Amino acid sequence: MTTYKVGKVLHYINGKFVEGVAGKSFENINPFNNEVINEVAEGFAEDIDLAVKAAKKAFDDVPWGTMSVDERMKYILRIAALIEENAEEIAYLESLDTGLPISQTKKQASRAAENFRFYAQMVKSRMVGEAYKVDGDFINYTIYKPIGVAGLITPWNTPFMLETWKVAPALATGNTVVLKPAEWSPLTANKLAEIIHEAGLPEGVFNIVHGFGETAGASLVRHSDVRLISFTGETTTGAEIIKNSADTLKKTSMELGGKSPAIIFADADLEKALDAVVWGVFSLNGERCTANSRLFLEKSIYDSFVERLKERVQNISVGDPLDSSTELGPLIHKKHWETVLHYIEIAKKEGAEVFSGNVPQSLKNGNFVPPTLLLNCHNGMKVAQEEIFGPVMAVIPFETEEEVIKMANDVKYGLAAYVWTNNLKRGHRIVQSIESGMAWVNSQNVRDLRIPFGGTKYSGIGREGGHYSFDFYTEVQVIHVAIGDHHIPQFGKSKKAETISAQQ
Ligand SMILES: NC(=O)C1=CN([C@@H]2O[C@H](COP(=O)(O)OP(=O)(O)OC[C@H]3O[C@@H](n4cnc5c(N)ncnc54)[C@H](O)[C@@H]3O)[C@@H](O)[C@H]2O)C=CC1
Ligand SMILES: O=C(O)/C=C/C=C(\O)C(=O)O
Repeated sequence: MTTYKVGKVLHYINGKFVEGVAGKSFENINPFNNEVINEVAEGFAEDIDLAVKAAKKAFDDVPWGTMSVDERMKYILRIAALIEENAEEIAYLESLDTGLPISQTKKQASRAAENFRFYAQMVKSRMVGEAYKVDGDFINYTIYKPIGVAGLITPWNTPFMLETWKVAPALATGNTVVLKPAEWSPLTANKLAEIIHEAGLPEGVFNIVHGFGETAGASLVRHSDVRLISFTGETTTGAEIIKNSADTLKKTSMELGGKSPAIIFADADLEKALDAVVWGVFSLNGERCTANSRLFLEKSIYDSFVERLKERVQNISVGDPLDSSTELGPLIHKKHWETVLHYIEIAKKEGAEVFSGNVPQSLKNGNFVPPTLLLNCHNGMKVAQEEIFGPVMAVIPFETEEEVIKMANDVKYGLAAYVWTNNLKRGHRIVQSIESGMAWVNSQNVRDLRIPFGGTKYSGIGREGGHYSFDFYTEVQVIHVAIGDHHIPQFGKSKKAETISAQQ
């Protein structure tokens, strides 16, 4: 395999790669062996202020938001092409940085290019408004305008794809951007800055400040010249961001955590259901917001299905994320690894039967958690209620449709849901009763970028994707134009007014 050189990661501000004002940096750790990969410039309020100033100046002075859509889309499509050209390197850096298996990061790199292509097309077809003619007197129409400086804050779990999922629509609609990527996964964000630099975007249109959430992230949220925040991450962080953005009345979009149910009925295509739920919780190392981390099995198939699950779990190939045959790599960071292992201990104390796959002894220096089933759980257990965000699935038997709907909804999250049954009426009935932003019938999480993505309850506020992102990243302006001889109220022309003026 080709390896790529990794140097110090710097901020990208006003078209230049720069050190932080305070001159501080932090270490970026390889989850495979816990060795230092490189140093990363650490940003604080002063660096955020420089980046926001650059973005504001670019928004005000550079024809980015006002250039013709065709011309702006040339840049967006150039970024997509450069992502495709650099896909190998992006996948390598992402796997090195996050521990995600390279076969999966390659797919994430393609999806990132698709994000730019999709929004180039979306903006071209959506940069239109409504128009109404009112009784021959008026034409009232709407136009969509970029909002200004967009603050984008992203997590570490599939960083490059999720960054581009925000950067592409923000830039395509004509905003300028300050991105604060997750501190545990800075490498591909830096590669995105290199690509955007090479694509020749005007200085200040796109900026990155690296650093921690409580400092760099919070300063971006509080900055008065940032007009919107799009955030993906933990529910508690989302709540904090909403509070901190209130004083400056920012528009916010929140893509948060999940504890999504997969429900399998005895009449389903069990072979496909098995493939889907194993993939759904163990791909992306289980660090997937839409993971089916709660599996509800109809009682009559519980034992036989669990046997099949155990077989699969034992066969999952755990290994070096840079090896193309690896299916499950190490978790992002030692701290997160400890959290996930702690949940497995809690499951034991709560009375679940813990069944785990294998991690080769040679991998002992990495943050490996074996693929794990928590069997015979009930929905009230902590491990069935809280987001573990690792390769761990709670398995729960059910007897009736009513019972399983109640359990599926008895959780604070509402991101995704998956239902498996060959009775389509029942499939529709159940997914429509489930409190989730997204639901799939007889399928794993297959995406359609035209469709809204996001959650309800503690899983988020708002939707991204399709025209939902277009609406979020734009401001609609209504323009009323008089075209006829309409009546205007005659203020100050009353009799009393005439008398007073005569007396004077
Ligand atoms: N619904 C969705 O679309 C998705 C949700 N997620 C969720 O993300 C979480 C995992 O990601 P993490 O990186 O651990 O989330 P996190 O909330 O810890 O961090 C996300 C980002 O927020 C920043 N941040 C932290 N505190 C901040 C503050 N006070 N002000 C501003 N920024 C702050 C961090 O530096 C990072 O860049 C999981 O809960 C997962 O479910 C992940 C992917 C998709
Ligand atoms: O498909 C998307 O737009 C987002 C997907 C995100 C995940 O599945 C994740 O990060 O867990």
